[in-house]
Amino acid sequence: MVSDTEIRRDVKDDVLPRDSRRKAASDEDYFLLHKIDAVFDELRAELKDHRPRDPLMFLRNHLVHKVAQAHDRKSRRRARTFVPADSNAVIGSDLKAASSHEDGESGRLAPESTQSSPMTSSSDESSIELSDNETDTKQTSETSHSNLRRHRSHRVSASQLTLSGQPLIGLDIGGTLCKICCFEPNSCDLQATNRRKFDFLKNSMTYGTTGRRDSALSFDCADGKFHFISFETRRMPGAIELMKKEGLFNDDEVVLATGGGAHKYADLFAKKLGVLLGRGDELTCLLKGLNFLLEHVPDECYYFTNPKSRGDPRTKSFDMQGTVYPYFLVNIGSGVSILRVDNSDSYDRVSGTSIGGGTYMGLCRLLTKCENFDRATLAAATGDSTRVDMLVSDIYGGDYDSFGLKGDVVASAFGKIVMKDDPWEGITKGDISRSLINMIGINVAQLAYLCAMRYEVTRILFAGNFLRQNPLTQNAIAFSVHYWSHGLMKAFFLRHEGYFGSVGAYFLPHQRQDSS
Ligand SMILES: Nc1ncnc2c1ncn2[C@@H]1O[C@H](COP(=O)(O)OP(=O)(O)OP(=O)(O)O)[C@@H](O)[C@H]1O
Ligand SMILES: CC(C)(CO)[C@@H](O)C(=O)NCCC(=O)O
Repeated sequence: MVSDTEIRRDVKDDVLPRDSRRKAASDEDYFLLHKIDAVFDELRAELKDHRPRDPLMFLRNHLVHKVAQAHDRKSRRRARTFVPADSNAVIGSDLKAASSHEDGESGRLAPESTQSSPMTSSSDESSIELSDNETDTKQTSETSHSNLRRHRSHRVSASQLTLSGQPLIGLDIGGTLCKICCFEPNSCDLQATNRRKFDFLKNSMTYGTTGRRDSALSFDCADGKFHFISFETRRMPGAIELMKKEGLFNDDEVVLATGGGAHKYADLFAKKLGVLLGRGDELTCLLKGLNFLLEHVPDECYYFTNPKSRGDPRTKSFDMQGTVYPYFLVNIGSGVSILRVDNSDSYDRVSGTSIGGGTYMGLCRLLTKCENFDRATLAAATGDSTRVDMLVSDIYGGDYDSFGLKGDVVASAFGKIVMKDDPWEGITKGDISRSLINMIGINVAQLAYLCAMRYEVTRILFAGNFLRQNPLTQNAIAFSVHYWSHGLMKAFFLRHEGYFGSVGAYFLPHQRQDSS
């Protein structure tokens, strides 16, 4: 067991920069040391209660949490700004000129204008403490999203969501899915092509082979409504043909787009549809869209109330409106991007992994023959991953006590298959799909946890369509973050899962862009 003196020395060594340790004379240093002593007493009590396997890691986690709280308290005082929505904003050829503001090297953004705007959140700071922000909606992750219809219309007006009175659409063309966001004003003389767009979108719930409208995610905003649609990116040539046939765009119309496909398909849009893509960086759009939805949809963000239990689906809303920076945003699309977000305009892509939603779908298609995501996740709901995963108990015959590994911990994902003469015997496609969900979800969560430790962040938001209506994955991620951080970090989830980039694209005329 580590002694009190050792722990005290370790804590100070970890937290105090070398220079300040040498001088250790200023009031600030004294204050810091004093606080550390208080934390130390608290930790000693915690150590006594919990007797963690790894006391030093436990201490470090606790300190990271404390530092993040202190940081939050400080940043709460700063006013939050959102990009000014200017109804006369530039579009088309002016997009390029506007791009020069971006600091391409760091991935950070130049500061926005600090001019106050209707989208600037007012003085309603909410507390950094979870209990002050949370709203018990008595929802489970399976329950309906009807409360999305509650709105904060006072923050933005319909004229600020349109350009010269006309609504726009925002596209996020990803490696697997193309997401569309559009705003429909309640009263507006729509131009003919815009009228056709909205008639086309609203008259159906499905489009072509894979397109669908996520009507449960629509929400009222100002004097209108946001709608969300997605289809498989591989259908893009067919989708462009359909848009042409329906006459949804004028010649030379500029469509706002982000994601890799905004680059890849630019020529096809131009040649087949006569449409110019006004492009924005995908991660910047992701963050802009997230900011907007957090500000305008009260129950956008939620967490699992009992992450210790893998099977407990109960969730609670969390009001992210208050300043809770810094946080991590982990976007699980085809691949995974991990961002550290320092404020509404400043972020860094600190890591990523190629093992993401695309890996899940690809392996599912190969191993289960499930052709689409919904079938694969539905099958997973009835699957039993322990029929394919090798557990600690499969190796030890019980727990591995020395290091606290319980028998039901997965020792090797898919490892049980190796133990069988006939790998396919007694397993269902649901078992495979469930194991893949766990394997990928838990792996991403573990990477996010490690990065969060490295960058001293305790709140991790998960987005992207891998989580789409997928409580199994969310549950696995929430459990994993809780497990690895010994309960000191929290996983948050978002109702509009994979649509943030398209919302950010919608607002491109009000922001800077990287090209036209
Ligand atoms: N209807 C669907 N069809 C295909 N995949 C789906 C579907 N719904 C959810 N998914 C999951 O969502 C993932 C794609 O997520 P998302 O749309 O956020 O990423 P993307 O933008 O296509 O990818 P990237 O950002 O890496 O370019 C898929 O890999 C799959 O795991
Ligand atoms: C390439 C992107 C950013 C495209 O959205 C995404 O698929 C991703 O973050 N992939 C992981 C790449 C990496 O290994 O960092």
